[in-house]
Amino acid sequence: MKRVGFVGWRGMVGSVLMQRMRDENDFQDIEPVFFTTSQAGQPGPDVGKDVPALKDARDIGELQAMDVIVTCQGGDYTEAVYQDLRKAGWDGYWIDAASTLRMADDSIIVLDPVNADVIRQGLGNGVKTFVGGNCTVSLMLMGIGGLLREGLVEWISPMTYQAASGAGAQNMRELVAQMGYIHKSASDQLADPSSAILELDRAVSDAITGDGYPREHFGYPLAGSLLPWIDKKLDSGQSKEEWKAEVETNKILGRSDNPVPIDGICVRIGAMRSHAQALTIKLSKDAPIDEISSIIAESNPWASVVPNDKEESLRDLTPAAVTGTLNVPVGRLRKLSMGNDYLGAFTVGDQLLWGAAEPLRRMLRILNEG
Ligand SMILES: NC(=O)C1=CN([C@@H]2O[C@H](COP(=O)(O)OP(=O)(O)OC[C@H]3O[C@@H](n4cnc5c(N)ncnc54)[C@H](OP(=O)(O)O)[C@@H]3O)[C@@H](O)[C@H]2O)C=CC1
Ligand SMILES: N[C@@H](CC(=O)OP(=O)(O)O)C(=O)O
Repeated sequence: MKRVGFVGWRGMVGSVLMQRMRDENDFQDIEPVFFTTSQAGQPGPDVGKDVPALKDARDIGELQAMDVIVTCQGGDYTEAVYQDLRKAGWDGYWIDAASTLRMADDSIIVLDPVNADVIRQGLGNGVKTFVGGNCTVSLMLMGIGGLLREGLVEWISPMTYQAASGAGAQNMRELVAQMGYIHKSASDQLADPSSAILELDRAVSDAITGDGYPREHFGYPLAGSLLPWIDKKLDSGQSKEEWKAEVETNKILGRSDNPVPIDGICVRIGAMRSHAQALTIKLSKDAPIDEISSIIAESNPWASVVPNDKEESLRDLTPAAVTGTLNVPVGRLRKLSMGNDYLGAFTVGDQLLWGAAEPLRRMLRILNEG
C-alpha cells in the first residue's frame, strides 16, 4: 500500500478532495498521512481508518517517508518545500493543485478524461510531478476537449464568468456579505411594493458604492457588479488568468509544439463556485452542429449537450444547475453570423470539482492502480 501524504487537506480545495475521496472509498487502498503547517500533533481527520497525528508539513524528513504527496496548500508552500525535497533525494510522486509547477518541463498537467494518453506516456518516461490545471482551462476541456482532439478547432476565444470561490474561501464569504449588505440597505423599499423602483435602485447603488460595503478581500464590489480582471497583469496586456488558457490547454493536450491559439477576457461574477464561459470557436471546417454535438456528448461521461433552446438553457446551463456535481454541460451551440466555420458555445462546471480537486483524486487513483 502506498504511503500518501496530504498537505492542505483542510482548506477549501482540500476539503472537497477529502469529501470526494471518502465518497469513492479511495482511503481504503492507501496509507494516508496528514500534514499541516499550523496544527502539528493534533489528531488527523476521520477517513474511516486510523491515521497518525498531524505531521509538520515543512519537515523534509517526514515528507521523504511518503511514496506520494498530494498538496492543496497553495503555491507558497510548493515554492518553500518542493525543491528542497527533491534535492534531498526524494523520488516520490508529487501531485499539486497550485500553479507553481504547471509549466515546468518535467511536470504534466493532469486531466485524465482528456489527456490520459499524455499522463500514461509521462509515467512511462519517469515523470514524477503531476499538477492540476487552471480551473477555467480544465472545465473548458472537459466540455469541448473532444473538438480539439478531432482537429476541428483552429482557434478559441473564451469569455469567462468566474465564481468567487476561485479567489478563495474568504472571497466566497465576502460575496455573501455583500449580497446581505445590499438587501439590508434596500429592505425598506423592497418591503413596500408601491415604492418607486428608482428609489430601490438608488438605495442599492448607494450601498454598493458606499464606504460600508464589505470589500476587504475583493477590493471592489462584486455583488451587484462584476470584476473584469483576474490575477496580475502581464506585459502582453493579458491578465495571468487569460494567459493560462493557451499555454495550459496546449500542454494538457501534449501539443505545445503546434499550439492552438486561445485568448479572451476573464471576468469574475457573483456566482459562488461554478465557472461559466462563452466560447467563440473558429472551426477548421464547416462541421454540422449534429456532428459537433455528438463529439462533445461522447467525449467523456461528464460532458453533455444542452439543446439550443431557451427553457433547457435556463434550466440546465447555469452555475445553479451544476454546482456540487461533476456535470459539464455545453450548450448555446450554433453557427455564428460570421460564417459556418464560426461556432458559438457556452459551458459551465463546478470549479472546485473538475476545476481543482477531481483531477488530483483521479491522478492518485491512476498511480495506485498502476
Ligand atoms: N481556490 C481555487 O479555486 C483553487 C485553488 N487552487 C490551489 O489550491 C490552493 C489552496 O486553495 P484553497 O483551498 O482555496 O486555500 P485555503 O485558504 O482554503 O486553505 C489553505 C490552507 O490554509 C490553512 N488554514 C488556515 N486557517 C484555516 C481554516 N480556518 N480552515 C481551513 N484551512 C485553514 C490550512 O493549512 P494548515 O492546515 O496547514 O493550517 C489550509 O490547508 C491555492 O493556493 C491554489 O494554489 C487550485 C485550483 C483552484
Ligand atoms: N485563478 C482561478 C483560481 C485558481 O486558483 O487558479 P490557478 O489554480 O490557476 O491558480 C480563479 O480565480 O478562478
